[in-house]
Amino acid sequence: MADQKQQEVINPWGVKSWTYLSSLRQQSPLIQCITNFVSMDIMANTLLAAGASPAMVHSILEIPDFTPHIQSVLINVGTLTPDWLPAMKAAASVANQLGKPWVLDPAAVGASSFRLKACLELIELKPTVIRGNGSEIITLSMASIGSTKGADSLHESSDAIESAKSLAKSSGSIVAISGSVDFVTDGERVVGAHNGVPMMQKITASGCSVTALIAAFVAIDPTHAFEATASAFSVFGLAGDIGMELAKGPASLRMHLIDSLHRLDQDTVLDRVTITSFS
Ligand SMILES: Nc1ncnc2c1ncn2[C@@H]1O[C@H](COP(=O)(O)OP(=O)(O)OP(=O)(O)O)[C@@H](O)[C@H]1O
Ligand SMILES: Cc1ncsc1CCO
Ligand SMILES: [Mg+2]
Repeated sequence: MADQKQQEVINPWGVKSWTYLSSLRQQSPLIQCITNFVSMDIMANTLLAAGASPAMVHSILEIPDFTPHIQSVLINVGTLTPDWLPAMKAAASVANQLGKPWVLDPAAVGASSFRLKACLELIELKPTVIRGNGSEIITLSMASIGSTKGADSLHESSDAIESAKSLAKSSGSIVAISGSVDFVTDGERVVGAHNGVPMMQKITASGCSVTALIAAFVAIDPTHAFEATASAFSVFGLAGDIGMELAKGPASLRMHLIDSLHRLDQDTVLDRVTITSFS
């Protein structure tokens, strides 16, 4: 206890992050993921390694039976087609009715006006958190498509801070931007999570996976989505830092990141989680 107090003075975000991760491991919340085909495997493995219970249930026919059992919902539009959108809206609505959090990943939202319109309609359903890369958050905030590189970002995460603040204010959601520093804002406060390595950009759907981890952390503490989101970014980034110590390239980083997430211990989290204020 004395140790814990001392750590709190040194690194309060480390303490928070460990509290979320250890609670996740104990509670193993059920996370419904309606996500793109590219991300399904790595996302489910990320959630399992962290301690959550993933379920890739996306048929609209199953939502009335299944969604009432979940602790949070993750919706990702990365390979969106028109037939998936009603299921996404239905799951978000059920989560809202039950007072459960849901998280939106606007993957490649700048790819088309179809995708942008779908994301703007989903934002009307009040996601607890919106997590995108810099370009995705700028596109949402401007509500218009311009140049795009698909799922990859044309911007630094720091380029999107003002867009994220404005999107957070207009939507009421916590807005999270991934990149070299991962930023989180509620429209007023801004924090940056510094853990993570550039090679993570070379693992497809690493961003999708961190959004799912955010959904899991928010399931643990829905009333503190800002703190849960920053902590999820840090824990995922820290698993990347440790994984990179063993990796030879993107494929082995993918493996070592998942292993590191599974093995993360209290001392490492308290010692190495780095989150600072930018407001
Ligand atoms: N330059 C960087 N340095 C450190 N970490 C990074 C860097 N760029 C990205 N990351 C980390 O990689 C992960 C994915 O972020 P990224 O911004 O690439 O998401 P994304 O573009 O949505 O990815 P995807 O669409 O492939 O899922 C995040 O955890 C982020 O912190
Ligand atoms: C590569 C890719 N294309 C659509 S979704 C996706 C996974 C990363 O978002
Ligand atoms: Mg990317």
